[in-house]
Amino acid sequence: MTLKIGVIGTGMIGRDHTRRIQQVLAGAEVTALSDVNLDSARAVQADLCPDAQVFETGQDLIASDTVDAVLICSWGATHEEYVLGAIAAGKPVFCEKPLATTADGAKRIVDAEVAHGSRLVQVGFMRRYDAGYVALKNVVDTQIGAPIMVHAAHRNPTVPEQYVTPMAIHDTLIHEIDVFRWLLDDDYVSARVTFPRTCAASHAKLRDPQIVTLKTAKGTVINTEIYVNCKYGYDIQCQVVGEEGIASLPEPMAITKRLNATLQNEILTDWKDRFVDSYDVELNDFIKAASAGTASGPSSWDGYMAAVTSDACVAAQHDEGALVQITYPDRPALYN
Ligand SMILES: NC(=O)C1=CN([C@@H]2O[C@H](COP(=O)(O)OP(=O)(O)OC[C@H]3O[C@@H](n4cnc5c(N)ncnc54)[C@H](O)[C@@H]3O)[C@@H](O)[C@H]2O)C=CC1
Ligand SMILES: O=C1[C@@H](O)[C@H](O)[C@@H](O)[C@H](O)[C@H]1O
Repeated sequence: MTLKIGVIGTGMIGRDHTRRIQQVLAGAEVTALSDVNLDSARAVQADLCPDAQVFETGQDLIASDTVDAVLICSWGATHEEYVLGAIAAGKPVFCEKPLATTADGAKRIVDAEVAHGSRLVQVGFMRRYDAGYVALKNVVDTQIGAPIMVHAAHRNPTVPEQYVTPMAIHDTLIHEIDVFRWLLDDDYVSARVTFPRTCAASHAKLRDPQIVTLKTAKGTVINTEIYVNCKYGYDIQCQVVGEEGIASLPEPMAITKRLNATLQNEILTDWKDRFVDSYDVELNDFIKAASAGTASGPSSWDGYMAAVTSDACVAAQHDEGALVQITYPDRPALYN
C-alpha cells in the first residue's frame, strides 16, 4: 500500500519534505497540499507532485479521503489546530517543531491523543535519527559510566533580522532540549541563562550569544552555548562527561586538505546539509508507522516536555542568572 500524505505549509521545509517523499523515500506519495499562500502550494505541486490536489484550507485537507496521513510544516503558531484536527480525524500526523507554541497548547494535544487511546503524533525532532547522535547515545549508555556534565554548542553563521532573543530558545535550543532528554534518558528540573557581552554582528532585539544551563533529575548539568551570529559556519557540538570517560558527537564527514601551507577541514554553513540524512530517516520512520495507522519516534509528550522546558528557559532569559524550576505532570501510560 502507498501511504497518501497531505502536506500543510509548503514553504522551505514543507517543500523539502515533499521532495523527500516524492523523490527519495519509498512507500508514500504526496496527494494533497495546502498553504495560506496558495501560490506556494501550486508551485510545489507543479515542481514535485503534479497529481496532488491543492486545498484552500488545512482542515479541508485533513478531512479529505485523498489523505491517509498529515505532515504539518506551517508556522509554529498554526501547528496546534492542525494536529488536533488530525487526531480528531484519527489520522497519523507528523508535526514539525514546535508541537505548539505554548506548553498549554502542547498539553491539549497530549490530552487529545490520550483520549484517542493510541499514538498518532510524531514531532520533527530529527536529531534523534542522526547517525552521530545515535552512535553517541550507544557509547553514553554502555561505556563512559553515569553522565555528570554535558558541554554543548549550537552555532549558526547568521540569522535573519526578525530573529529575536526568545527565538534562540523556541527555534534553536529546542533541538538540544529534546535531544538531551533522549540522550541521557532524563528530565529537566531547572534552567538558568547567562548572557556574555552581545556580539557586534547582533542587533538591539537579539542578545547573542547566550549560555543556557539545564539541570536534570539525575543531577547532570548541561551547558549549551547558543551563538547564532558566529560567522564561521553551522556547528553543533556535544561532549558528555561521564564517571569513567568522555564521549563527543562526531564531526560531519569532511575531506581533510593540505593546501597553501595549511591543514584544512571544511565546516558546513547550512543546517539543512548537516541533518539531511536524519530528515530522511525520521520521515521514513513516520511512513512506516503511519502505514500501520500509528506513530513512533518523538511523541506529543516529548513535544510537551520541550514546550515546558522552553518556557522555563525564556523565563530564565528575563531574569539573568536566576534558577527557574521546571515542573510537569506525571507522564501518561501511553508514552511509557
Ligand atoms: N526540524 C527542523 O530542523 C526545522 C523545522 N522547521 C519548522 O518548520 C516549520 C516551517 O518552517 P519553514 O519552512 O522554515 O517556514 P516557511 O515560512 O518557509 O514556510 C511556512 C509556510 O507555512 C505557510 N503557512 C503559514 N500559516 C499557515 C496556515 N495557517 N495554514 C497553512 N499554511 C500556512 C506559509 O505561507 C509558508 O509557506 C516551523 O515550525 C519551523 O520551526 C523549520 C526549519 C528546520
Ligand atoms: O530548526 C532549525 C532552525 O529553525 C534553527 O534556526 C536552526 O538553528 C536549527 O539548527 C534548525 O534545525
